[in-house]
Amino acid sequence: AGLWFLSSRRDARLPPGPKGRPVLGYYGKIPSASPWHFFRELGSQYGEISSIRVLGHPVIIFNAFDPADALFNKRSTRYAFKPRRRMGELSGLVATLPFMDPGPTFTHARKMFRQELNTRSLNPYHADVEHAALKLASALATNVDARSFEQTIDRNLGSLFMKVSCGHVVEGDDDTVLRPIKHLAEFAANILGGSYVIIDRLPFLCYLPSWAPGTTLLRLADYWRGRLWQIADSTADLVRTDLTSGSQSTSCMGNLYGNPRSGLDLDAAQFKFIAVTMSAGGMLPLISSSLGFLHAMARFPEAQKRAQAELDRVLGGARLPTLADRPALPYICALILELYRWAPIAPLIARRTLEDDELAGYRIPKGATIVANNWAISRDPVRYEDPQVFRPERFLPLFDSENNDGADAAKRKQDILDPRSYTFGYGRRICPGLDFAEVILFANIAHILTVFDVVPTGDPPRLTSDGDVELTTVGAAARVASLPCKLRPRSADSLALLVDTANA
Ligand code: HEM
Repeated sequence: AGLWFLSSRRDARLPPGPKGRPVLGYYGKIPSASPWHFFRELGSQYGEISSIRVLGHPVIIFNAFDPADALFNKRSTRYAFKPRRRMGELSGLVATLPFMDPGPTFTHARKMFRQELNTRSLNPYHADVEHAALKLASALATNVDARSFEQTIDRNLGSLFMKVSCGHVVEGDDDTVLRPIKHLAEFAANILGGSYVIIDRLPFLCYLPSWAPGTTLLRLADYWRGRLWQIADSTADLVRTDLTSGSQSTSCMGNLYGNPRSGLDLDAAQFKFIAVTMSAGGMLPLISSSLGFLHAMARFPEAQKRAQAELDRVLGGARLPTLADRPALPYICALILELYRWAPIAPLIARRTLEDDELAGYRIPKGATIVANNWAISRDPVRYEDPQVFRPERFLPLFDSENNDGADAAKRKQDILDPRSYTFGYGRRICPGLDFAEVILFANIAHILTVFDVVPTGDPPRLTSDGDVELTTVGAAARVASLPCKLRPRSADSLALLVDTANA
């Protein structure tokens, strides 16, 4: 007992957790594949708020929604800083929203983003979104092989994003603006996903002269710093071209430029960087969701059948769906929420604190990294019965317009944890593209299920040892690790309906 000073008394009130090795702690011990499983395991041993140390640095882990909500949402000003990413700083990407620290530029950029991408301001783009969904279904009809799904979806989303953000019509795969933007988005996603974390752990690497060994990453950062500005310039040029072409098209960036309240002109660096982020920021998560949808449909045919029955009832086989059909298609809306839950795109969401804080009697020390384990939240068996099963029915009460009255209905809704409260992140950093994501997913999913059946190929799906869907990360976004499915037109009539609508 006399040796108390050897046990770290300073940390007496840190959340509980394993001690780890001296000095190194859990450095190198957090698995790079599916780290959310490792974190959840800690939760099951030490409780929903736990902690570990990595090279002396405290990492606090929330394996339940309530603590994440208590800090990241309810104290959102304090928890708006993301962990530092030196590669983002070296490459200049800190000028873009996902890498920015809070401050006036951040607040302004977020405001502009939300102003252009909220539910109401998206109305003028519904026709673009529906047109893209029709093109996606047509492209899938000519190539029903799962191996090309990703490329087909990627191409389709690329065109839609360029049109809505900058009014630019993409002509082909070699589009001189879209292609570099996509590469940039991949690089950014890799940074956010931790690919270059070595220079965060060993910051002296940033200060090596460029001829020194081990500076490949610095040269990469230099390369991207130059490219970032070129891409930003050419994106702003697209908006300029669209605005001066006399075309009637509307675009988010065109609106921002035309709106004196935005305080932005085409030459402002901030304008260019908002344009870049808006054009590419949401592609990877939407690709992930789309692949997750196809996987889920093949493995959970009851959900697919029920969704198709709803579509048939509303559309009568006579037309393809539109975004105006949303209120009449509650099962499709619930299916999208279940998709957010079942294959969470950001299984882990991290913050860093700049001041000491406290939660539930535990100390949250200044400088700590705090991780919300969204994957564990999505698998909480108390909130979600049979969490491994894809079951849209669990969210149907949220869209139940008939039984909307009374305390019972309100209570039923309140008891359901809507995955939008965590899938898109938290507080001041919550995804500003969430409404846009939702209309795109609705249009695409409704089109695909009207025209096609998603059927299993017979290849075994990749599952975890306890039978859950296996996720893998591409950049910062997680996605299903396998795609054991293919598409089959539901009938000659459904295919004819697609062809006729596309040719109309
Ligand atoms: C299903 C689709 C999507 C999902 C699941 C998703 C999810 C997320 C998540 C988890 C974050 C981090 C939030 C946090 O740290 O708390 C984020 C940030 C962001 N997302 Fe999305 N996103 C999606 C689509 C989009 C779209 C369509 C756009 C743009 C049009 C977009 C633009 C952004 C931007 C700019 C940020 C950075 C915000 C900031 O750091 O302040 N996302 N998204």
